[in-house]
Amino acid sequence: MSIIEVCDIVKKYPSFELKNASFGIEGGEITGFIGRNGAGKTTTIKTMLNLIHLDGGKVSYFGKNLTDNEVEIKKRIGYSTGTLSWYPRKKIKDIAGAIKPFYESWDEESYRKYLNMFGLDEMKMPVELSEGMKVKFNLLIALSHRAEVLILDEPTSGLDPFSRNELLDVFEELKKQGVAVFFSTHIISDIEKCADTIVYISKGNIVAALSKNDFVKSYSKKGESLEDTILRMESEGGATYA
Ligand SMILES: Nc1ncnc2c1ncn2[C@@H]1O[C@H](COP(=O)(O)OP(=O)(O)OP(=O)(O)O)[C@@H](O)[C@H]1O
Repeated sequence: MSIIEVCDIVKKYPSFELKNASFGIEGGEITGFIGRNGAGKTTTIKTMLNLIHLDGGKVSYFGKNLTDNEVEIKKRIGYSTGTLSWYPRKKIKDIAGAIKPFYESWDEESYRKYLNMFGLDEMKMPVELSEGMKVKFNLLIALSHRAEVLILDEPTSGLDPFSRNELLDVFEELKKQGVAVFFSTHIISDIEKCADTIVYISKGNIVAALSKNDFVKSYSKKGESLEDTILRMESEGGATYA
């Protein structure tokens, strides 16, 4: 059994439908969730966090249904959805202080380590941070409570190339500790660099959920890079591969 099971998720909007999305995510693996703008990545991630109502299907973590065990599950996972939802006019220090008591597993050493690594000033308020810094702040909170699973919506967007590399190295380190890292991106080179598994979504359809090697074996033509393959699949209609 996978650490996260996404089974037959359906979400309908007036002009978009996430169609029976199913895939599993393993511990100790980095899974890259790739798809172009509007493909349904954020919608899928929101359903995986019970942030929006589902029209069908279910999501479970650690063998437990998310809707019935949300509080317990959310203590064991870390997530960041790109947009900043923390109090914009409170100091980072005070926000972290308010969040800590929620997590018995809060790890002050990790908090300090990532605060330093990301170059964040605890005395600043979110409103004073650049977009890249806001992403780092979201990640700081997600990484500070020994999460067994990390679900990150476009964590590398807004980061400069140095910070992006640093973050991918953090993913590698967490993977070695057995953490399941699931992150969405449209930067294929990020996936090329560190993902073990690829979940590819196109027009609301999960086209593939395979190890990177199997993905390349199944879809790449001779001499193609991963980027060439995915660009070609999209130009050929993406969803028709499903
Ligand atoms: N609350 C909503 N109401 C109606 N339609 C929505 C809503 N949220 C998302 N959508 C639509 O669902 C589709 C998928 O959006 P989603 O944000 O999941 O894409 P994405 O793959 O994350 O794109 P991006 O890479 O641009 O962030 C889009 O067509 C979007 O307009």
